Amino acid sequence: MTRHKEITIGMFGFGVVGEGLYKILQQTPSLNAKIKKSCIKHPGKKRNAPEELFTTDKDELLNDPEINVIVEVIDDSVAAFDIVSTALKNGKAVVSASKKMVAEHLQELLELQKQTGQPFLCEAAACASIPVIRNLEEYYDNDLLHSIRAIVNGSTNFILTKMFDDKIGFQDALILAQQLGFAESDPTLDIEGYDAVNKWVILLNHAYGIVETIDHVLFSGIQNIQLSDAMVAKEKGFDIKLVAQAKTLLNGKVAAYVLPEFVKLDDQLAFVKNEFNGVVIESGFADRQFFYGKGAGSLATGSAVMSDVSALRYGYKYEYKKLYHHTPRELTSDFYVRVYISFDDIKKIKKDDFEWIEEWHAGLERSYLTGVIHFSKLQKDDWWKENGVSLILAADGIIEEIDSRNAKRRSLELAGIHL
Ligand SMILES: NC(=O)C1=CN([C@@H]2O[C@H](COP(=O)(O)OP(=O)(O)OC[C@H]3O[C@@H](n4cnc5c(N)ncnc54)[C@H](OP(=O)(O)O)[C@@H]3O)[C@@H](O)[C@H]2O)C=CC1
Ligand SMILES: N[C@@H](CC=O)C(=O)O
Repeated sequence: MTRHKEITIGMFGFGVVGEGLYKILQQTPSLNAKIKKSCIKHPGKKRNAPEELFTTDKDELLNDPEINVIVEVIDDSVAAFDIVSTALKNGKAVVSASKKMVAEHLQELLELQKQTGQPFLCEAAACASIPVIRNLEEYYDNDLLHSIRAIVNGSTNFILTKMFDDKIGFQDALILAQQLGFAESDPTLDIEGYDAVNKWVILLNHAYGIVETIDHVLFSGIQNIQLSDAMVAKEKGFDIKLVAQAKTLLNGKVAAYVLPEFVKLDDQLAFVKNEFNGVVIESGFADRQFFYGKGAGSLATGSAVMSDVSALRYGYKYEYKKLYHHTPRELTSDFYVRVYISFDDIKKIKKDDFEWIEEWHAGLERSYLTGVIHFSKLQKDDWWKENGVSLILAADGIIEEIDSRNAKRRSLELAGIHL
């Protein structure tokens, strides 16, 4: 697109995000962008916009030569990829908020952008209002990125805040998150960590040039966290957050996962409450930077979509510098993690997986232990995801190397128990 080109938008979806963008564009006439048509799924729904704006015929948008930008903000990743790929092939620039679609089709989207030369922007797909993708693309364009730690899912952060700070039950907190437009149409995507790992796959690409599917990034959600875990956290001076992490190890490979984590109270991420997201980036010379903002919601997400639309006026597109102009990083599972595990039944715990146990607490209803485990064992086995078992990563949980000869001996000495 040429500089300051007038923008005519065909928008797919008029839900939480679509309506947010519609309202924002009404209040920003200087952008010189108008929505010509919006394609929706259910024509009978009452909407806060004139009826003539809407259609259910996708081709009315995709084949309209006047429409030069397709905004895709629907909640169906299969239909979304069909829309986005057709739009790019039809010579239209695309802005999308659909992280599930992007994570499921990352490789194909990269190829489509190469083939068509059209821009595909998706800032809203990761951390909504926080401009993290463009910062990773533009600012950290060298090999000095040490780590990114982030809270990337607003709904789970909202639920944890409501449960542990405001003493509201899990189900009530989830209903609130749904009513406020934070949760996915299928909220298990939020609760079980799928939404967070979809976003992490996108950010790993922009941060490190890694092109992976969620099958290769270990993750879990907050579904198994117990009130008793929060009490242990409090006693020890921690908060519990669902944290996505990527860290460059000494061998140059990247350790990446999404797991609940004990976060120190003076950690920037402990400050992130409710539907807010936060990203802590550590890089050479710049040291530590913290990005903070709303990670979900109508106007917050709409504002990121608007920013992408606005960037198109200046011909902006992602260069994928880490992938195409540097040597992309590789993921590794060859490191150890220190974990806390609480459980209702000792039989669910695979004792042989641990290098050593550091702490053990037996309770009437639940017990817990902390110990060190090789990361690949968490990838291979699912016992720690079972109902009744809650795994939470320790603060600073990554351990690059251990002296394995001593580990097993220490295990016996320190545990003082027979699992
Ligand atoms: N909500 C949030 O805070 C954020 C959401 N996102 C992402 O943005 C996208 C939209 O989310 P959100 O607005 O919350 O979802 P909603 O459920 O509020 O809205 C979804 C919209 O998609 C429309 N739709 C579904 N399938 C089709 C289709 N095949 N063709 C045309 N329209 C279709 C629906 O139509 P109809 O109205 O007729 O039912 C509806 O308008 C999702 O991918 C979500 O993950 C990203 C960041 C934040
Ligand atoms: N369901 C998502 C919405 C934004 O991406 C979340 O809760 O973060």
